[in-house]
Amino acid sequence: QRKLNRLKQQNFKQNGGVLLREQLSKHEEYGEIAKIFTLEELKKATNNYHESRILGRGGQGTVYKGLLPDGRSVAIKKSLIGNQSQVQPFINEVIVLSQINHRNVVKLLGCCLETQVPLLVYEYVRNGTLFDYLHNATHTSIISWEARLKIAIEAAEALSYLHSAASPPIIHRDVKLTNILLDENYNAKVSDFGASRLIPSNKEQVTTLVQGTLGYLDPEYFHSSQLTEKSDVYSFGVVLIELLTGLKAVSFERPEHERNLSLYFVSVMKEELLLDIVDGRVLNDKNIKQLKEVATLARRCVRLKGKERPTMKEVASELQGLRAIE
Ligand SMILES: Nc1ncnc2c1ncn2[C@@H]1O[C@H](COP(=O)(O)OP(=O)(O)OP(=O)(O)O)[C@@H](O)[C@H]1O
Repeated sequence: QRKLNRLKQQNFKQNGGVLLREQLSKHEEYGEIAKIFTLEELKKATNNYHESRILGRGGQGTVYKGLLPDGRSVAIKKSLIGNQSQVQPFINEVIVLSQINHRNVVKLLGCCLETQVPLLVYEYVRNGTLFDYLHNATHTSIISWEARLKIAIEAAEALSYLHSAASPPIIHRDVKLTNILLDENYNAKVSDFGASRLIPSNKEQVTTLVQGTLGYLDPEYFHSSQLTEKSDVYSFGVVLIELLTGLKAVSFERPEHERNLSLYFVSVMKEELLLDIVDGRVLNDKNIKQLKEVATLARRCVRLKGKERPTMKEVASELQGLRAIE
């Protein structure tokens, strides 16, 4: 028992627990601080990480459903990587997220540092990912255009909030359908800030290792490694294109020139053949104007030059404005 306790303490220190505690206490005045969970609490909550509790697996680890003693459901993220070089990004994620409070951003409740690999505890979001909702839908339950537009507006507002309302600004870096979750009322909640970094307030751009997902990655960022908010705008443009077309961002089942959805979309727009590519299951006389406007907006989001793309704030308000037209 004593040995076990010593191991927990050692893990806690190695995982940056002291640093985190220090950082959290600095922010205490703002309220709503992340909680540091014990190993015991999370073991109990997940029935010892029982296989039946697995919600999904991502590139960085496994996500379990947990039940806290107070009756709240949580999602517990167990990272794959447990080496020292990952400690800083992990602590970053905790500090970044614990200060964020927005109805369309998944809330980080806390973390556990007593395991070799740190665990993150998020609010549980009931209805899965937008990817499953859009692409794995059965033919009887296709998401309507209105629902797609609503989700797009909410995700855009979340990103706009991260870019402009938070100080210093936060770049998500991995905007994609599997990182947009849906709650019990199908409200969008943006998740997974594993790759996010705070932008130093005195600098406009940050040079970092290129991270992101195939099909969503901003080509300008890919070539220059200069990360700005406009990289999120590019990825969000790809999300809009998926909502418009019902097609996946990348698919090797499509012919070569159609594999990358954003490139395919741009060539279709150029030839003014938009109606060939929009999702025929949702298109009708009433929404055709809205769909066309969203397509034009998406086109601007995926411009090669970041400077020519709109800001997330502009995207959010343009989408809002579009909702009014019929
Ligand atoms: N807060 C949550 N509530 C409910 N389910 C969640 C929550 N967070 C994640 N999940 C589920 O766990 C899965 C894995 O999530 P995770 O963020 O680790 O990976 P990903 O986004 O699919 O991929 P990547 O790690 O490459 O970003 C998600 O696809 C989702 O189904």
